[in-house]
Amino acid sequence: MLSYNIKISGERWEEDYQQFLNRNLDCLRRVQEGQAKYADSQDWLDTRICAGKDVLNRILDKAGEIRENADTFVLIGVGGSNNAARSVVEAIAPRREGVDPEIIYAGNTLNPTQLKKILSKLENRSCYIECIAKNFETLEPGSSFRILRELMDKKYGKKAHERIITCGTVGSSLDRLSREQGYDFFDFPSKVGGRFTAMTNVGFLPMAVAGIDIQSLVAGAHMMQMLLHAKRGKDNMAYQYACLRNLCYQKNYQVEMLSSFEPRFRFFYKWWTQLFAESEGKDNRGILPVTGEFSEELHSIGQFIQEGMPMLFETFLDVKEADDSLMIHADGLPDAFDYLDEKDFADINRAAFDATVQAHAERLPVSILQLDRLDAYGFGQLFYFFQFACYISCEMMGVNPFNQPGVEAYKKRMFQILEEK
Ligand SMILES: O=P(O)(O)OC[C@H]1O[C@](O)(CO)[C@@H](O)[C@@H]1O
Repeated sequence: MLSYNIKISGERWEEDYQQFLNRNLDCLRRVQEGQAKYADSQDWLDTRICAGKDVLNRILDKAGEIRENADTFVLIGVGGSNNAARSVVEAIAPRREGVDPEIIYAGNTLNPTQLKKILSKLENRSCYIECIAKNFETLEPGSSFRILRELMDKKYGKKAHERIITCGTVGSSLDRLSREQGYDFFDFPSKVGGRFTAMTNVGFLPMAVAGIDIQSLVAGAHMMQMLLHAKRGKDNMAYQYACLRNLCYQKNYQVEMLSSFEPRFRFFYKWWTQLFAESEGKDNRGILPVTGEFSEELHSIGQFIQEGMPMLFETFLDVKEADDSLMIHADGLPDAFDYLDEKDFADINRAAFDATVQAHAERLPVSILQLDRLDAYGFGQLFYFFQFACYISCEMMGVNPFNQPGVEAYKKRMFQILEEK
């Protein structure tokens, strides 16, 4: 099971942290109970609402059809509409040749070179596409869906609609378009905002098509839900994480770095960044989320962490069980790396992790979130843990976790520019 450990040194820190834990239990209670003022955004709190048997069965049926008929699946979506699925698929999809379809991502860029690459890749592929967009007003998925519909029409003619799937809010223009064109439509839960949709129809289909065990993912999330709702005191680990973040923030550490020695978390980082940036970054408040892909970035950002402006605190994402092994054999040559003879990369990576935690903890507040294994069950736990902790953290900070009014500023100007042209 996921565990959480804090490494803060000095009596003052320890005392302040304990006081913080004692003082903010009200925030935990409000999140556990759910709040009437956020009634239209909280359905994700109970995995049984959006990830029940009926939801999963329909997804598994559709994924079975796609896996049988296609070698490629295009996920058209941006932000909350693709981050969760992408983070799991890119980390743990089995990718068996001739068995698991490849997942390709569109709808997350306006760059013509990138989009042309996707179109040319699809030329000789047998594909299905899915457009996921809450209200179907976002430019990136809207524009990508147009060019991909055109491609599907060219490839499959009158049968194109059989290979086009959509996921949007019931009653949205995407729903209407789908009914008119005969696309298979999945509902984007109306009471869940994009970045909280990992455990819903939004995340499930691409994951299941890629061969991810979505039932295990939901089981992991559900276990975490049970745990975080049952623990009503200072031993609740999502509460501990939220308290440490806000204590650091009060002490002027305004940047949180999520770091790991597991490069397969690369796209999970994008999911985590969106969750915290859009939830907390408002009303001139918020902790800036940044990420560290170690050991590589110890050779860049590592210098700043150790000796730069003390503005960062760090959360390590660790995986207990290494799922691979690679030995370095002695070759007798004088390369001055004899100390690596007959060592396993898994152990070397672990040594680098231990050394980095020690070195960084001497200078900044550090905590470690540890998963047993990198699998679907683990990802389910992580999604629920961070969503729940983010909600508590926003309560402590006094901001609304479920809106993102700032994102509209560039959108309005962009629509104006595009309409004028
Ligand atoms: O699913 P939609 O409506 O296309 O939204 C995509 C993303 O765009 C945003 O509204 C802002 O970038 C995110 O909050 C959201 O996840």
